[in-house]
Amino acid sequence: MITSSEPGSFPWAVLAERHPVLIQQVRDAFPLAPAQHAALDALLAEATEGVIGPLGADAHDRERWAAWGQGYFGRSWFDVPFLWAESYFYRKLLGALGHFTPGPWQGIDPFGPFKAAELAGKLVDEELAALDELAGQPADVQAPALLAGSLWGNRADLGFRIDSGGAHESTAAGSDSRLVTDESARLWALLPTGGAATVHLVADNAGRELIPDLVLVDHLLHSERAADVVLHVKPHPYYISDATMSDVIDSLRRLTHAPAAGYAAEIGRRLWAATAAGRLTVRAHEFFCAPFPYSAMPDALREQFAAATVTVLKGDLNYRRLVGDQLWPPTTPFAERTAYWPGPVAALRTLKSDVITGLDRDVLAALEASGEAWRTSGTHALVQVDARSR
Ligand SMILES: O=P(O)(O)OC[C@@]1(O)O[C@H](CO)[C@@H](O)[C@@H]1O
Repeated sequence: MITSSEPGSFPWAVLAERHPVLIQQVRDAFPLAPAQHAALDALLAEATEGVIGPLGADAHDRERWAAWGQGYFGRSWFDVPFLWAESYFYRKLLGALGHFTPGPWQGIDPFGPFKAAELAGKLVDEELAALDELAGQPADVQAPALLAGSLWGNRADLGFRIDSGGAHESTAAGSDSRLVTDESARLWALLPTGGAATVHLVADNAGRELIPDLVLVDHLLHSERAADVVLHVKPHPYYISDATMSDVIDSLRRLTHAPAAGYAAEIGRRLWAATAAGRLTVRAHEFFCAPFPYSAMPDALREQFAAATVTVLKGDLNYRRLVGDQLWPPTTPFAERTAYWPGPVAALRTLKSDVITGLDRDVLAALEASGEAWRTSGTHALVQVDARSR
């Protein structure tokens, strides 16, 4: 089980360095009141030097977290599972700002200004304009390009950029990026044209990741590889740039408001129509912000995934939750770790944390010999697919 107790390790740096920077960024981005600053001071002290405390007496989810955190309260944040500590940090950060409390700050996204700046930026303009090159191309040319766009879009993660200093601004496929495993042929085999598939896509980041995800969704629907798509997003702001329903709305608007003659706007209009026709549905189950691996998912969610032709999970955190946030031997078969999933499942992920499975022995040897921080730097990616039906 990965914890943050090893000074200098990746999870240690997230808790000791990334979280304090994030608190400061939120202070800088909002005109906070004294009580909110005081709550952030308390969170900063608790999460870096103190012990894990319960939620406040009036928190709507106090009981739930009391159960989820049994055995962790009173311990250092660095000594409990990394996945749990990060989730609880985001829960407490939202609480400190009044996100869940009836009043003027209820529902305010503390990461909204960062997401908005990214979405309005010229990189998105360029990425939308680049779609024009694909317009009119046959589906078999579009498919791999759009899958790569969605995959590498995962590198544009605002949390990740806190400590990479913006070094990973470009998400262009093939730049300095490498695939450590590519099982995309298995994914396409599950989605033949006219096959009336139902695809579930578990989204990760908003903005520059969600837009290429939506473009891929449009491709699946328009090329009739999928009859319908269910897009799963977070029920509340999480891990900085994780997508919520408002982010889906903003991204769809960004697409439809692209220059009218371009392909991006056409895609936006088609997606808008697909939502009205019930072919594209958005859901936001509470479990997507829970501090546990997907092996602990509730039955209601399990039933949804069981009905999918394939579920595609985006990003690093979803991968950690899919295979378990543990230091598996890297050659552990992916399908061994996903055997509990109720149907075919695929992971599209750039590597931004220590967890890895499903590597070929020779690929692993070459990566280890490279001396690069291949597990955490976001320069490498994977497409892994467990295509077995259950
Ligand atoms: O899920 P995502 O957006 O691809 O990545 C989430 C992430 O930035 O957050 C964690 C550290 O906070 C790491 O697992 C990973 O680097």
